[in-house]
Amino acid sequence: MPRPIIAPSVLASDFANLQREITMLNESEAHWIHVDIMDGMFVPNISMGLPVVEAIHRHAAKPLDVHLMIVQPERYVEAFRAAGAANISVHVEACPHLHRNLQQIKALGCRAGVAINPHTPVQGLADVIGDIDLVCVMSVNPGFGGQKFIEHTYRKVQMLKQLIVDAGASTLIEIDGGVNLQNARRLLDAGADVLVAGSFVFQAPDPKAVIRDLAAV
Ligand SMILES: O=C(CO)[C@@H](O)[C@H](O)COP(=O)(O)O
Repeated sequence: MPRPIIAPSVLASDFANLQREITMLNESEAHWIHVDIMDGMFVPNISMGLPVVEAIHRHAAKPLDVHLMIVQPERYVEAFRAAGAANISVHVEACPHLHRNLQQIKALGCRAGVAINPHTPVQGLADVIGDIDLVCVMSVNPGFGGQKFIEHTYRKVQMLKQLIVDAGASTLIEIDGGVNLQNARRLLDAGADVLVAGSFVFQAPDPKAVIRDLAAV
């Protein structure tokens, strides 16, 4: 059984000690560093912008997995690439021209991701699944860390996995929101490849141990 990719979400980290938090992630068994960008429009919260992503990138020894929760993401994709993003995910709900947006991200040399909200059916991705490197399945409503995992996600991941297999695609499935050691194994069994975890990692007394446990699930 392949091991999951673990992507701790810095949204839950101590922003006043960001360099220390990134050093901890560098020393941990995390594979990617998940960075949440919120604009107060697509989601009812504002998180961080380009200068903070640049600062994280300066210290990070791991790829930055940037999740754009913003309207009209095509306006900023290039800037986030320049700031250090390795993966860029845009929300399907924010992209009337998703195919074009995916090509734009790939042309910059990034992994092209699509995030989908809990109410959005996976079937809407069928015609572009071969163009998507990563689907970020939101298992909470985007905008805030520390929310309760939505149980319907398991079924959704199974359906998405089937869609990927049927298309002969190699798209990774990432789960974002409320991930912990209680649901991780079931998510991987349903077809998940990447686990994003924010509060479960950063609120733990020993975040590195939690990351190690998630990687070993
Ligand atoms: O995108 C988001 C929230 O919108 C997530 O990446 C959260 O940051 C995950 O945090 P936890 O639910 O694990 O606390």
